[in-house]
Amino acid sequence: MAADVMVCKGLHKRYGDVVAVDDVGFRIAEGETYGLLGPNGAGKTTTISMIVGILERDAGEVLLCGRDHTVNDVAGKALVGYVPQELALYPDLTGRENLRFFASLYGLARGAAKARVAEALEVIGLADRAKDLVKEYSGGMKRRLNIGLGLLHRPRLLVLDEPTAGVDPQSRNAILESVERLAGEGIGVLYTTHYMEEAERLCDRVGIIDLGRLQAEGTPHELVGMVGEHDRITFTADGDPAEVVRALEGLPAVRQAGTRDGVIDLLVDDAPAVLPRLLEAASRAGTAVRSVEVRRPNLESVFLHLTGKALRD
Ligand SMILES: Nc1ncnc2c1ncn2[C@@H]1O[C@H](COP(=O)(O)OP(=O)(O)OP(=O)(O)O)[C@@H](O)[C@H]1O
Repeated sequence: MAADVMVCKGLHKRYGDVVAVDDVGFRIAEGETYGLLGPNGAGKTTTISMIVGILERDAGEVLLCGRDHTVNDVAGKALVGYVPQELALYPDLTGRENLRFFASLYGLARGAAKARVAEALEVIGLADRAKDLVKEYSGGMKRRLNIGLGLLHRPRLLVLDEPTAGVDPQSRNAILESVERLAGEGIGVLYTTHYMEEAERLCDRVGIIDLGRLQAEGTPHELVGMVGEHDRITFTADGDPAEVVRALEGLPAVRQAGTRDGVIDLLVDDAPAVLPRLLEAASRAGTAVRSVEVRRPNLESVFLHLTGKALRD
C-alpha cells in the first residue's frame, strides 16, 4: 500500500461565532488525488490553510510524510506545493522570469533552477509562451503559471484551491492533465472544487464538506452507491406508450416503469448493461424507439442527498 503523504485529524477552526471547520480529518497517499468538494463557505479554504500551515488551528493534528506540521515548521513547508486561489505573479515579468524568481526564493542553485523551471513549464503546458510577459497571458494561462510556481521545489503534496474557477476550457483541460500527470508521478494531490465533473474525473477519493464538517468520504463510485439511487432511462417511441411499458416492466433489471407526458420512464439497476435488452424487447413489441436518454446518479446527486443543496449555489 502507498505511504501517506498527509494525515489530518480533528481539525477545528472558529472565527468568532462562526465554526468554519469542525472535526475534519482525512488522509492522502502518494499518487492519490483527494477532492474536497463543497459549496461556498463550506470550510475548504480554511481546512487546506491549516494543512499547509499558513493558518493556526484551534485543535487537531497534521502529519506531512509522518512528521507533525505546524505554522512554524519551515522544513515541513518544503514538502508542500500550495497553489492558492489568488494569483501571486509579477505581470511585468515573463512566465519564465516569474518561475526563475520563485526558484531563487526557494534557494535553488542556478543549474537546478533552470532544469526545474523548464520542467514546470512543460507540466503546465506553457513552454511555448515562456518568453511572453504575464500581463499578456489569459486568465487561464496565469492560473497555470500559478500552479507551476507550486511545483518548483518538487513537493510531495500539491494543494490546489479551486484551480479551474473561471478559466477557459483549454486551460481547464491543461490543468486537469497536469494534475493527472503529477499524481501519476507519485505526488499526493489535494484538490478543492465546486465542479463535480472534475472531481469525478480526477479524484481517487472525495470528501464532501458542508458547514465545516466532512459529511461523507469515499471513492466517487462508493459515494454514488451510498445514495442508493437507480439509473433512469427515458424513451420516446412510436405507438402506445402504455403498451411499451407493459413489454418492458417484466424485465429483471427494471425496478419501476411508467409514462410521463407520453414519455416512457424507467428506473433500472445498471443502464448501460440493460439498455440493449430493453431496445430488443421494445422492438419485439413492435415499437420503434425514437430517442433514449440515460441519467445515472453522480456526485451532484450525492451532494444534494446529503446536504439538500446544489454544489454551485
Ligand atoms: N478570516 C476569516 N474571518 C472570519 N470568518 C471567516 C474567515 N475566513 C473564513 N471565514 C468563514 O468561515 C467559513 C468557511 O470559509 P472558507 O473560506 O473556508 O470556505 P470555502 O469552502 O473555502 O468557500 P469558497 O468555496 O467560497 O472558497 C465561512 O463561513 C467564512 O465566512
